[in-house]
Amino acid sequence: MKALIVNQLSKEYKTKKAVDDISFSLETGEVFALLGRNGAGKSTTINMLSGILTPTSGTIEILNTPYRHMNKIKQRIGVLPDNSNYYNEMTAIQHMKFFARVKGVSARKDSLVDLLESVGLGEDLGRKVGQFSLGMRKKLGIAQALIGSPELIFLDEPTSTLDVESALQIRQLISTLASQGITIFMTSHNLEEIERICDRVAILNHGKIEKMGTLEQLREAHTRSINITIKYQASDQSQESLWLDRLQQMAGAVQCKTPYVEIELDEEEVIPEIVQTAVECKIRIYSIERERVSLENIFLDEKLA
Ligand SMILES: Nc1ncnc2c1ncn2[C@@H]1O[C@H](COP(=O)(O)OP(=O)(O)OP(=O)(O)O)[C@@H](O)[C@H]1O
Repeated sequence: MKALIVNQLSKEYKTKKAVDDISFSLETGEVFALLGRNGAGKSTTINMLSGILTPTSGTIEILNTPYRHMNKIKQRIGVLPDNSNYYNEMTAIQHMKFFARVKGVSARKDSLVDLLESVGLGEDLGRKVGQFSLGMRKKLGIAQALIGSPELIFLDEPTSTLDVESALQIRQLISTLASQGITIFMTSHNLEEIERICDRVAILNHGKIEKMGTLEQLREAHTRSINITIKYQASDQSQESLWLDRLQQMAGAVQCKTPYVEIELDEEEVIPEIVQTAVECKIRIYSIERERVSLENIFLDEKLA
């Protein structure tokens, strides 16, 4: 079942088309990340989806409900608020109670305490939000987004400003939520984080979706050749030369850096043949490693420059 369907969505500010005709959908329980350079249109998109900004054109359907009836489903979605939307005089727990009321959900105090504990604020329940660091505010915002057990959660940069340990805790929390069938739509600049926790990614560039798919799909589309590195040992030099000659005939490029040989191939079907020739030339193979295209490689693709 689709948790979110976006069709031809655009947002024009006075002088700027920030989001330009984007379409995509999210399956229930999916963790989907939008990434892009500064100013690509990520926050504008997430703000339209979460009801903070009105689109200029296009349609949004959330949890089978058209955007214009968003009020009916506001209790079923969670939104990480902008850093400025906090009441400094309230304590963390008062803040949670207040937003539970605003959202119209009846949340027991212990469930709100559990949420604050789940984001690592268990020891700060009674502290005023005004005394919170940026990272603590972010955690409070994530706890706030989780009030009322929402089915779909929008998280704009959930781990920016968090220390390494806290970021890890939030990533684990996101993965746990997804395993419970909760759908997550997030933005992030942290490519490693996206690789670790997201099922699908869309790359936004000047308001348009440039690429979209699972990491595997993006890697496949990006890969033009297959690069492998073999660690080997030859029984003698003449056998080694013979084997390297045979590799030259099979591969696009071969670079020998004994005890490693780097080989560029057009198709992976050649790999078993390489192993076969190694056996024939009495070459002992210790490892074969295939270069993995990172999301960073894909993101920095020259087409996006
Ligand atoms: N209220 C506004 N009025 C006019 N232009 C705006 C407004 N808000 C954003 N923009 C412009 O729209 C474009 C997209 O901005 P947006 O904040 O969505 O980008 P972003 O991808 O979230 O960037 P970042 O990674 O820096 O947070 C930018 O060029 C920005 O200057």
